[in-house]
Amino acid sequence: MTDWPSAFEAELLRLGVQPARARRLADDTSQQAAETATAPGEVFGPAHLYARHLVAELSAPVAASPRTKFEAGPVLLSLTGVSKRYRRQTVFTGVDLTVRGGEVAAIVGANGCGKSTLLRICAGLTRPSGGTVKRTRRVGFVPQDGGTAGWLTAEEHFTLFGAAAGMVPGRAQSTGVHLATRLAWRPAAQRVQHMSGGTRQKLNLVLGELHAPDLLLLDEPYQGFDQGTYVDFWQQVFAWRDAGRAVVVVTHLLHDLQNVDHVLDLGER
Ligand SMILES: Nc1ncnc2c1ncn2[C@@H]1O[C@H](COP(=O)(O)OP(=O)(O)OP(=O)(O)O)[C@@H](O)[C@H]1O
Repeated sequence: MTDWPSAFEAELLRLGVQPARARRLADDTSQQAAETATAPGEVFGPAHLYARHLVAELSAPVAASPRTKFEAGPVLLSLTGVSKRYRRQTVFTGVDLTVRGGEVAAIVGANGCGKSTLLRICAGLTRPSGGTVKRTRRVGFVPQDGGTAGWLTAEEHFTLFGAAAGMVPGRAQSTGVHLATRLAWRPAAQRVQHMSGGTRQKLNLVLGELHAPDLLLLDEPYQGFDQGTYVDFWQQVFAWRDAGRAVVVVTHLLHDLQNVDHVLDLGER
């Protein structure tokens, strides 16, 4: 008899999910079940039905919350004629982007066109080869992966990252736990190395937001999320936007784009 994760992955493949993504969803789903010490079938139901449910949810557009009396805020990020070269390789040239408070921008394009590089330039972590970058001082950056230490728990990360932003441990921890609940996550006393990919990404998101930045830079932050959290993620983005923050998201999911104010397609350049 086929085990649950294999049956789940096979059904995802049959439904047209890309192999790497199907494998990641199967691994994360198994790990989420393992975290509750319960068989996947008991948590998620029959593998083929859960796969169909997940594919339907992931391909359904997430409704943007309607905006009332929207007025864009101050410019929080501005790129003018930005270019990047690595030795002889030109990754991109002439990139312009302006994002104001209360706006969401998406950076899209094929693999390797420079989306993560551009986001790191926005964050000030990578130096551009040319052009001008202006940004607000309070920036939150959520990398695609990494950024956390495997041997520490979520709460230890809250304390550490909070201290770097001048927060006392108690406030950093209560803020971290509060932000986690918005992503339907209750941090346990578990080290990062034992967390599923989706839970690790939730931790990364909370850490990026811990110090209440004005500008949030998110590099495909929902890889490994289940469909419920995916929806929560976009609701969170709209909540940030409606609170006057600026959000820049690197994404591969085309149906996200109807919800954003600016789309920067690096592949089209
Ligand atoms: N530190 C580096 N040194 C040299 N080349 C690099 C470096 N970082 C990225 N590159 C190259 O720059 C190009 C753009 O990489 P980047 O990761 O920004 O693309 P991406 O669009 O985010 O890719 P993906 O969609 O796969 O995440 C790639 O060809 C990559 O190999």
